[in-house]
Amino acid sequence: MHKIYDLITSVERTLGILVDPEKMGFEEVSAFAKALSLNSSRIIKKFDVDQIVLLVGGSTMENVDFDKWTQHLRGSTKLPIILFPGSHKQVSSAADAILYLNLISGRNPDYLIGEQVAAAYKVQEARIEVIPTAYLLLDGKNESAVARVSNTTPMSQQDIDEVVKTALAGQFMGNKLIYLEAGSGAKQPVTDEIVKAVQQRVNTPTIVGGGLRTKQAIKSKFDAGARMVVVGTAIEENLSWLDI
Ligand SMILES: CC(C)=CCC/C(C)=C/CC/C(C)=C/CC/C(C)=C/COP(=O)(O)OP(=O)(O)O
Ligand SMILES: O=P(O)(O)OC[C@@H](O)CO
Ligand SMILES: [Mg+2]
Repeated sequence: MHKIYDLITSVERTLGILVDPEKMGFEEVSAFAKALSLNSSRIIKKFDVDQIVLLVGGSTMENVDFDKWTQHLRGSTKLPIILFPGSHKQVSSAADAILYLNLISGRNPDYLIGEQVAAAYKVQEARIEVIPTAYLLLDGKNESAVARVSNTTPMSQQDIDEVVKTALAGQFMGNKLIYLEAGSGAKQPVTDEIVKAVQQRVNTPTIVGGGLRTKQAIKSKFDAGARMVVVGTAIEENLSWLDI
């Protein structure tokens, strides 16, 4: 079962729209997803991408029935839904796939193997596609929720070799995607230089996210070689950012 992975790798530019159940109520997400579906060709044109997908997740997930929320989203759109879990609790059979994240920029065993073990049965029983993903948290120049929750130190964006070596190790360990993350709301997104340097050595498709707020910023990550670019905060703050 590689449907979603094939979908991502079959085109050059996928825009990932991150929706966080903690930040959108049932009503809101339903209206948002319907508007997205209706306007998807316009969004694709506007951002000059080949397709859009939805990512669902958050660093924290308090007071939300994650499964119910994801089912609700499923009922409102036919767009692909990919889980982007902050913990083993963020699993739902209503999604199409899950990024099975390994936080390899950090040295916290809970996020290298603990969460993955805790989620294993649940993911298998959900019968969704599993996409092993190396997750690298880079310094976005403000303390990110991921750094706080995972209790790990982001990698410096100055030490390009260390980032490239880590991404390459992620590939050799069998990961099918590399996610370069500057953190939600980053002041300094992942630089084009890092994306290019990773691209030169690593032939695993790369996702880039964190702090991207303009069409131009998104384009520059694709031009640097990203296969998917993820936007969350810009849309959360202003739902009309997408022009829908
Ligand atoms: C394999 C499974 C089921 C879980 C893996 C769990 C791991 C290793 C997670 C990596 C570390 C982590 C906490 C990632 C969070 C990823 C995520 C959903 C980010 C989006 O949330 P943000 O937008 O950064 O934060 P806020 O929710 O605070 O806005
Ligand atoms: O919220 P933003 O800054 O768009 O970041 C998206 C995502 O990469 C965070 O995990
Ligand atoms: Mg966020």
